[in-house]
Amino acid sequence: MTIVVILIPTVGKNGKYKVNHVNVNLLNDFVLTLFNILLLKILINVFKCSVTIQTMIGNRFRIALLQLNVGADRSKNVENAVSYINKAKSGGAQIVALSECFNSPYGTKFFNDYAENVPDGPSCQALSKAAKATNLYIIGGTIPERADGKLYNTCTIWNPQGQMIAKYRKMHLFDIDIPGRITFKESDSLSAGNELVMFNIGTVKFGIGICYDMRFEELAKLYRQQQCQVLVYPGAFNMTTGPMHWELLQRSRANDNQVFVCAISPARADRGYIAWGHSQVTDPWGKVLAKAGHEEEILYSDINVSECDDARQQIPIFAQRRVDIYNTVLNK
Ligand SMILES: NC(=O)CCC(=O)C(=O)O
Repeated sequence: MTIVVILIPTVGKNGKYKVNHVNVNLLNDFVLTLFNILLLKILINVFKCSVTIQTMIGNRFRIALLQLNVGADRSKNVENAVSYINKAKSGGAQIVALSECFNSPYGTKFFNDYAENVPDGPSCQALSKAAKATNLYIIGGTIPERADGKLYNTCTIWNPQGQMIAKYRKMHLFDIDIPGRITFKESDSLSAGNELVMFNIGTVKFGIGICYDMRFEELAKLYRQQQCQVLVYPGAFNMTTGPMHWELLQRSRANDNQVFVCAISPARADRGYIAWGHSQVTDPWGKVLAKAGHEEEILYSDINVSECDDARQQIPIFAQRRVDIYNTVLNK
């Protein structure tokens, strides 16, 4: 592991040395790591420096999926999320991700009452503060967003400085009817988003979808074509479609596109819309790396995105597509 350390020592007001910025970049060289740890120890102990360490995300990082109980009280939901973000920090996470509707019950009759402005509403502001306090990246699940007289199901993404770096609005609304089992019509109250959203954390490129979006392989493929390595889907499947399709769809998107897929559910509730739970991380080979139960928990996963390169080189499906044939058939 190589640690690249950038130190700017200055003398503080109390006459002690102070190190303003230390950027620690983890690569692969064990000896240099030891050397740099020694250097930091000398600075701290001999010169009595105070040190701020900022971890850069490289090919490897730890993500924590927060599968949380969600009730009717928005403030309590948000407080619970913040307390779990702090726990995930203690668990070594560098990125945390929340579920769909982490601040409100999931249901068309609730969206209007719980809707907020993005990024000025109280839930967003709490995420901004939490990101800054913990020095973490937060993929902020979703909240009902109010904008231009419309409602959206919106995911916000926050950097460790507390700034919103991206915002995605659910593109495919969850309108289904399985008679006697589940009928749901998000479009009764929500409007659909129209944009793909990608962002970089360090060297890693992420793409965002929300729940029902994972059924649409076109969206995942567009993200893969734009070089994304990790797709994150805050979600809330239910007790009918969850057992049938939740794992299958994530493994399919991961395997088809040779990407990591992270999907975050709320914990299973005992009334109203009952979420399936089972937040999951799947690798670019389609293997499930980590899977939660259905109760409140933090699901950690250590991701190494160089596995995407391995899968893509060894099974090069994106270079082997017979678009010449597909296009000919389509154009007939
Ligand atoms: N919140 C959603 O979009 C639910 C999607 C779902 O359950 C499905 O089966 O798809």
